[in-house]
Amino acid sequence: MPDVKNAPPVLQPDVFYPIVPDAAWAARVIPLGVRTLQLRIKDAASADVLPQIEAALAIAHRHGCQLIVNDYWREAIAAGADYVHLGQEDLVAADVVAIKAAGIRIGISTHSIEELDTALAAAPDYVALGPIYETKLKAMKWQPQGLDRIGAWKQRIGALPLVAIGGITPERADGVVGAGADSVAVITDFMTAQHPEKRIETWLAWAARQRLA
Ligand SMILES: Cc1ncc(COP(=O)(O)OP(=O)(O)O)c(N)n1
Ligand SMILES: Cc1nc(C(=O)O)sc1CCOP(=O)(O)O
Ligand SMILES: [Mg+2]
Repeated sequence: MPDVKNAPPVLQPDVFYPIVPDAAWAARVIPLGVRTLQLRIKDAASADVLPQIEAALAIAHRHGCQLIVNDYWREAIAAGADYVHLGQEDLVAADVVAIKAAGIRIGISTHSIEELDTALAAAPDYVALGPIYETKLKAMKWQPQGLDRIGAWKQRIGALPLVAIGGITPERADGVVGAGADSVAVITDFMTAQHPEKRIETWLAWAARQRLA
């Protein structure tokens, strides 16, 4: 188990930001030393959502990991999550004031300058840009953004943390951070690995090197 006793308070997503589909995956990867995790539940029975968030949050906080809840902002408030992640459509439907009043930080997806302006108007705690590379996870109307867009986003948002997502692998991650991203969010690379835990360990070693750089 990682030593979290002397860890400084974490105010932004870690440089390695894995995303998992359920609490069972959260229990599998958090104890390896993951410091920031998004729980991205899709296709769950609604009665199952809050218990999954609560279970993931308990594991996360036991291990000094911040939990970001995707989409389910009401349940995130009820459970006391660290962050909520909202896409542009989620943002329209969400009560941002209530999320912030609950002390929960907010991350927002962006894919175009117009979406970035919309996101910034909500005063988020981080902005995500994607897909940087082609993603196999879901069909997207957006073409891969490429590395240059990362620099353009970072110039525009300044000190606000920038999370890059979409098709990111350990081989590509140095380039993504070098272009200006503060964090890389990852799903397919480790979820489809033959040994997901080993792949997470590869990512954690990369993250440790980033923190020293
Ligand atoms: C870090 C991060 N970036 C983007 C997304 C995608 O959010 P959204 O567009 O709302 O799509 P869903 O993930 O809800 O299908 C994300 N979840 N995390
Ligand atoms: C869930 C998601 N949202 C994206 C966006 O651009 O908003 S890309 C994406 C999937 C990214 O994961 P992978 O590492 O599997 O390619
Ligand atoms: Mg969403």
